Amino acid sequence: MATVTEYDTIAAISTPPGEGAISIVRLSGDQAVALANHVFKGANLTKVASHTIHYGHIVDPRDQQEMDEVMVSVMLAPKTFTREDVVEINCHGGIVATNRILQLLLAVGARMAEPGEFTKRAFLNGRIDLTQAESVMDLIRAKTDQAMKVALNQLDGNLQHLIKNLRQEILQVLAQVEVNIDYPEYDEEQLTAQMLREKAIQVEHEIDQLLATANQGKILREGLATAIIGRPNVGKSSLLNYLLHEDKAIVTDVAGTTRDVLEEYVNVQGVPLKLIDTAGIHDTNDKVEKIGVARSKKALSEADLVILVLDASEALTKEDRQLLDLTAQQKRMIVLNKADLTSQITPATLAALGVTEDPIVASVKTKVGLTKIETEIKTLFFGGIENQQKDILVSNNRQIGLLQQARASLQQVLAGLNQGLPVDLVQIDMTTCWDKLGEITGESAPDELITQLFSQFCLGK
Ligand SMILES: Nc1nc2c(c(=O)[nH]1)N(C=O)[C@@H](CNc1ccc(C(=O)N[C@@H](CCC(=O)O)C(=O)O)cc1)CN2
Ligand SMILES: Nc1nc2c(ncn2[C@@H]2O[C@H](COP(=O)(O)OP(=O)(O)OP(=O)(O)O)[C@@H](O)[C@H]2O)c(=O)[nH]1
Ligand SMILES: [Mg+2]
Repeated sequence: MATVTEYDTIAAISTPPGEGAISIVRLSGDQAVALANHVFKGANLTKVASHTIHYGHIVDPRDQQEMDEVMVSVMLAPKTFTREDVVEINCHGGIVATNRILQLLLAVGARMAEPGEFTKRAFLNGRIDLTQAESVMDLIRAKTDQAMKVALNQLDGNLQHLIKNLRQEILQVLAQVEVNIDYPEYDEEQLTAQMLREKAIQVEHEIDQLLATANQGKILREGLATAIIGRPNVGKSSLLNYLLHEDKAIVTDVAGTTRDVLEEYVNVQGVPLKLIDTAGIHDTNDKVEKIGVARSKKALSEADLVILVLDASEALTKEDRQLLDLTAQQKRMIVLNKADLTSQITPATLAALGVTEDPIVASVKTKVGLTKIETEIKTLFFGGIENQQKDILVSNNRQIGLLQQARASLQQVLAGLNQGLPVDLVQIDMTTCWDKLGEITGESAPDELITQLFSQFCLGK
């Protein structure tokens, strides 16, 4: 029962709460097999071969009461999920039965795992790095095929290896600087500065390439934030319902029907969208509507894509013009809705106002132009992210933030060299870069960060 650590033995239910055919209670640690064996009637689990599964019953050793009929998997360190001894009890699904088994394990000496603690141990025991741990969570939360692909890719360690290589290169140049400092000669100083400069430029370039994939990664993970905006009653909620293929939002002929922001995830032609229906934007004295309008404006400012809906059956209003101005700098699509009625606004009307995009003439009511809206979403999406599906994508804010910090310290290196600062000062910024990259993989991450990060995981993971 050789384990690589001295951590205590933890237990948790690893399947979602609720009724199901089977639930899994998982144990990890030195005492996993002994504790499981203590409550198990069947084979002697302390004697079985690793990676075997056994039929039997869970029996409370205190009163010999039989609790459940189960299958128990025994996986001995180090080739396990945590690199510790792992036992998984496959019991009958059901909240009460599963909880009773967990309680029994706690009663005989296991400790209730914290959220993410199994994965944390896999990290602490060196099986995975932080980027892989984070990808486990991304995998669970993935809402689209692409998001899942990105997560699997990161779980395979591709980002980790790239970061590790960058750190290795920085380390080599830092080591060389040390040697040069030990033998200070004028030429050496020149040479060292040159070396630092070249490396800083090269690493900065690679970080830039990674960051360039960040936006795409974030969109795949969270969905392209798409705000449907327009003044009241133009058909925003009708369009949302169409795109969702579901009557989610309330639609009426009363202006001001939608009063709050409504968010829904949907896949439009392979593009993951976080669709945001908003309250019609206009000047109002209504207390509730006012708040709704403020929220609409916030959603608008945070959106990756804006769908601006105009009611083509009415002449362009002052509010329409304001919205056209307000969204001019954003990636947007203009929809001239209610084309089934007599049109007062045409594409030419907008072109005359200096609008460069071609509006989509549509009617949500008679289902005209709707496919075109969907196709345009796809075009705008891939247009914006250059459809160069790179293998490695940085997708979470923690990683992006650290890459930006690493990049900033490289710029400090270059600035310092340009100002002719002594090499040993420049060296400090280079070391900061190395540290920041190390935080991404967890090699130089502070304890609090690790604790905080894993606490966001779900229980039993
Ligand atoms: N029953 C069960 N199913 C599960 C999991 C689990 O923990 N239990 N997993 C939980 O997420 C996922 C599988 N992930 C795993 C990842 C690594 C190892 C593991 O034992 N790795 C060792 C040895 C690999 C080998 O035998 O070659 C290692 O990497 O050293 C196990 C599961 C999904 N399915
Ligand atoms: N004729 C016609 N009516 C439409 C069309 N699209 C929506 N409507 C109608 O316009 C009215 C307003 O639609 P909504 O979808 O509630 O409009 P909204 O923009 O969400 O309105 P607020 O939430 O009040 O800002 C409803 O009576 C819809 O049935 C269309 O293409 N043609
Ligand atoms: Mg509405």
